[in-house]
Amino acid sequence: MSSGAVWTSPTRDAIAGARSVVVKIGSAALTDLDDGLNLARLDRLADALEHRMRSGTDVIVVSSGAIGAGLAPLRLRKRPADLATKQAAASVGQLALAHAWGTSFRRYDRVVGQVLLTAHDISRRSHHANAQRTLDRLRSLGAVAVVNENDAVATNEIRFGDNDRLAALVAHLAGAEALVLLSDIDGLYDGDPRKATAGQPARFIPEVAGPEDLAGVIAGSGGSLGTGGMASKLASARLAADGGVPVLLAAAADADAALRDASVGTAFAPSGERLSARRFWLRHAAETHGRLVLDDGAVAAVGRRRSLLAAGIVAVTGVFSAGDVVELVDQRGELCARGVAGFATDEVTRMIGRSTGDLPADLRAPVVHADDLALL
Ligand SMILES: Nc1ncnc2c1ncn2[C@@H]1O[C@H](COP(=O)(O)OP(=O)(O)O)[C@@H](O)[C@H]1O
Ligand SMILES: N[C@@H](CCC(=O)OP(=O)(O)O)C(=O)O
Repeated sequence: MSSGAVWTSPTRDAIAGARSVVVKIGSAALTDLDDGLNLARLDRLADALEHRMRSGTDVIVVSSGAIGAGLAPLRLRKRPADLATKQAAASVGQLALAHAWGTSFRRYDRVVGQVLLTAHDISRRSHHANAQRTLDRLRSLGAVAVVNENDAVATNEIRFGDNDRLAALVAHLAGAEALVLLSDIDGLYDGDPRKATAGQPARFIPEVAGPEDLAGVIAGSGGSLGTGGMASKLASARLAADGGVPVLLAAAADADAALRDASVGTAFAPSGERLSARRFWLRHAAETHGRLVLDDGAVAAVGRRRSLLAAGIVAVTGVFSAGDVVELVDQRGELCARGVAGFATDEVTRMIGRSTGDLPADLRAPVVHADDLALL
């Protein structure tokens, strides 16, 4: 078991030294089924967050708990399964949640800004830039952003899914140097500790350097208030780590140590290169409008991060305008990249297979410029 252990590693050093951190706090850490929002726990979390901010780190909070906080006031006895009741609970609970964060940080004279995001706000470039600007300005004004999904208007089809994923997306959006996920469990185990027995105790995993460390791990569901359970935390950690952001998964009760020196919990090492917020958006968040089918030469060129020229395109599907995001696939339909189209569907259709020199002057440019490509 992990209890009491103090861990060190280069990943933990990176998290401890990060100048900007996104801290996600799960429902399980903030709310109780019967009593709703736990204000004492929220105060202890605000203490740890304020401490980290005073040491010079920019902090963005992604706070779950709206649905959990709305149950008791509406006299609901368990987390609802249907969308309408969840939305109603979230609209009641979000008000209480934002008020509680505001009241708690006021003890430090710290102002709180509430940022409620929908999946559309991340999937469209213009909206994405809006959210980025708001977060950035709150930071420069010394206020702490408290982010949540806008559950009252999110539908089953159009939503982030869970706040672990939202937090990884926000970490990239804000250019954060670390992501800290705080839950009711002190880190990752090889199986759900709630299901462990004395004969078969769950084994704590302090460090995840790559997929090999996850072999045999069973990521189970969450508690009665959580949404995604451990599976969504692992997916979030992978999303962040693949884009170069180290992740710490720890218990909210250990927030102090997690935010001070990252000496508790499970640390996930960054595996990929740090992507710009734009490339990350292209790769993971962008809504696509069409497909370009490439010949083998074009697939290889794009793989070397060269611009996509019309000569290498064999077919086009979908309807898009210049500036929309399109998928680039090979002739077997395998996805190889996403990119911003330089031309609209009808123009690309006229350009297919033609070398740049043969095209009319107004079409003599790459169909997708190398700067607008994200390899998958
Ligand atoms: N392999 C595992 N390691 C650790 N916890 C696990 C594992 N599988 C399932 N869990 C459960 O996941 C829960 C945390 O997920 P969840 O309830 O969704 O939290 P949150 O509300 O913080 O998002 C823990 O309480 C734990 O019982
Ligand atoms: N947006 C929802 C929480 C969604 C969610 O992912 O919850 P959790 O698994 O507790 O982080 C709410 O505020 O209730």
